[in-house]
Amino acid sequence: MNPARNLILVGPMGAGKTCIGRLLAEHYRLRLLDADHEIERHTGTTIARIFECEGEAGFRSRERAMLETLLGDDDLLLATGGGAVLDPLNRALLRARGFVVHLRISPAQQLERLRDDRSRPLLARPDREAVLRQMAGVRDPLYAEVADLAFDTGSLTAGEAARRLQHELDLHWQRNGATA
Ligand SMILES: Nc1ncnc2c1ncn2[C@@H]1O[C@H](COP(=O)(O)OP(=O)(O)O)[C@@H](O)[C@H]1O
Ligand SMILES: O=C(O)C1=C[C@@H](OP(=O)(O)O)[C@@H](O)[C@H](O)C1
Ligand SMILES: [Mg+2]
Repeated sequence: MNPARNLILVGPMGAGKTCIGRLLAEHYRLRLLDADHEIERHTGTTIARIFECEGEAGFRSRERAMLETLLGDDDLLLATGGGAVLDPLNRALLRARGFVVHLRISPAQQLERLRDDRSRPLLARPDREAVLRQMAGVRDPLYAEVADLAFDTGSLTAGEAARRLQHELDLHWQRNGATA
């Protein structure tokens, strides 16, 4: 049972927001929405192409508008993109509109998990490790700022991570009740 209005996943690229989100939505019977997928559906193109045509700033403004629209609803499992927390307005919105879980993963684990991934424009460069470390430095405090709960996914399979996270969420809600 999820007592919050919405369950929202934040965290770095490759932490498992999209894939663990799918499993949690099923378990809690929430409507699954992935902000990136919704932007792709709405624009009829890929995130990579949006970055190519409009730059990161263009993507961020679409992301901002999409989060505002999606979080107008209740009973959602919302998987955000890794950079959603960069905008202070997004951070305020996420905190106000749901129970926020920070899925954690180290840059080394991200590198390994996303080794063959070609869909993330910010990683389409040779110095991926440096980029991931630099992002972690900037973003980790922002994830921590919005999160009601942090959960390490690094050493687990997606299925195992989802099962353990459900258990932690149930315990947390039993002890504290809903915060959103
Ligand atoms: N806990 C996990 N263990 C192993 N692989 C995972 C785990 N979570 C996700 N993955 C894999 O890592 C990749 C990125 O996962 P994804 O859910 O897209 O992350 P995010 O949405 O946070 O960027 C996918 O190929 C997915 O299958
Ligand atoms: O970290 C980021 O800035 C981004 C993460 C991506 O989502 P995932 O975190 O789901 O990979 C996607 O929104 C875009 O490529 C930018
Ligand atoms: Mg994702």
